[in-house]
This record gives sequence, C-alpha cells and structure tokens, in this order.
Amino acid sequence: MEVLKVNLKNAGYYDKKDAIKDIHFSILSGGLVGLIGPNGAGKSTIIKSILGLMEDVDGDVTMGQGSKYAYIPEHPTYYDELTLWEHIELAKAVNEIEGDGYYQEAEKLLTIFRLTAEKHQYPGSFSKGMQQKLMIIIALLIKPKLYIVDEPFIGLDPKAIKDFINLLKEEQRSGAGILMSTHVLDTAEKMCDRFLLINYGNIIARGTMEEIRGQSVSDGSLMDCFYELTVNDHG
Ligand SMILES: Nc1ncnc2c1ncn2[C@@H]1O[C@H](COP(=O)(O)OP(=O)(O)OP(=O)(O)O)[C@@H](O)[C@H]1O
Repeated sequence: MEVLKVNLKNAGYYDKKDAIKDIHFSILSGGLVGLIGPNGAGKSTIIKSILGLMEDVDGDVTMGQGSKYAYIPEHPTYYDELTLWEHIELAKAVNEIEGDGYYQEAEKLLTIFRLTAEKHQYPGSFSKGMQQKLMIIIALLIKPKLYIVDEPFIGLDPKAIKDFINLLKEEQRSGAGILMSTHVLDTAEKMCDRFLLINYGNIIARGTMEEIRGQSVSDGSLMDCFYELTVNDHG
C-alpha cells in the first residue's frame, strides 16, 4: 500500500524555478527510503514540496489513507511559552488522540531519551540535541502512517541515535512508511531498504543498495557509489 506518492515535474523558488525536476517516486507501507545527495542537490526542496511549503510547484503529492504524517525537521521548532510536557499535551489534542495510553507512551519515551528531569522545563533552555529529541518524541507519539525525517543524526548523541533507529524500525515493522534525508551514508546504508540519489535537482540513481551498485561503476559502499555517481554527473 502506498503511503506517499510524489509526482513533481518542477518545483523551486522565485529565482530558481526548477530547483527540482521530474521527481517521481512512491513510499510503500513498511518502506524506509533514504533521500541522499550533495549540498544543494534539492533534498530540502523535495521535502518542502511534500509538506506543501513550496509556492512554485508543478505536480502533485498524494498521501495515502488518513494522510496523517509526522515531520521531524532538521532544525527543531517549538513554542517558547510551552514546557516539554505541554508540547506533548498539545500534540495529543491537535491530533485528536484518545486515551491515557498516550501519556504512558510519552513517559516511556522521555525515559528512553533521558528527558524526564526536564519534563516541566521550556525547550528554549534545551541543547539542540534535546530539542531534536522533543521533535522525535512527538512524532513517535502521533503514530503516523508516514514519517518524513530530515537529517536526524547530526546533534543526537550515540545512544539517542541507536534508540531512535530502533524505534523507527519498530514503526516500520508496524507498517509506517519513512522518507529520511541524510548525509550520514554508512547509517543510511544499514537502515534504509531503498535510496533516491539526488543531484542537480534530478534523481540520478534509485533502488535497493544492489540496484544502486548496478547503476554505478563502483561495487562498494553507498558512500563509494554516491561519490562515483555524483562526481561524474554535471547536471
Ligand atoms: N530559499 C531559496 N531561494 C532560492 N533558491 C533556493 C532556496 N533554497 C534553496 N535554493 C536552491 O535550490 C537548490 C536546492 O536546494 P536544497 O535546499 O533543496 O538542497 P539540499 O539538497 O537540501 O542541500 P543540503 O544538503 O545542503 O541541505 C539549490 O540550488 C539552492 O541554491
């Protein structure tokens, strides 16, 4: 079952209308797709197009059943006047989640991510990694069918990265589809079952690791294929 279908002919900005071109892909329930590519390739533009944040879009994006999704941004966003726990309460209300199981799950996640002591503090006083953990906790509590995750590995400590990967994998096993943009290719290679390699706004390679190797002269890691495929592509 498709949880996301992206058909974009073009999307871009006032002074760069074609930042991305001919971006067509789907994410299936239980699929974890790595969105990779050099700086300025168009990954954020693809994510913004999916989230409906781009003005100049020629094409369409369809979300599957229920269309409930969670976005974990690279740069955390929060309300200055709400405590960590109030953010959790707000997410419950906004997403119309019933029952107290939600709060038990929230307590469990606060323990995993070592934020129990900060429960009634304001995220403005948190470190970047702690703010990122708040974004992750809220996304996991919403239990969406689709996760869009933007560069989750920069800023999190190693334990949090491992816990986050395990929790995301659990979501995947329960049928969520995940699109994850990252530059941390060794982790992406281990986690993702498919990849989209973006360069100069185009998809230049796609598929499983095996298929990506087939499109590259390199027979090595995702990093080797990435290097070889992007170095020889001049847009
Ligand atoms: N606000 C903007 N206005 C105009 N052009 C932009 C804007 N944001 C991005 N671009 C351009 O769109 C292209 C794609 O940028 P995008 O931010 O999608 O890259 P990215 O793959 O996410 O890069 P990174 O890995 O550095 O985050 C680049 O050429 C960039 O200069």
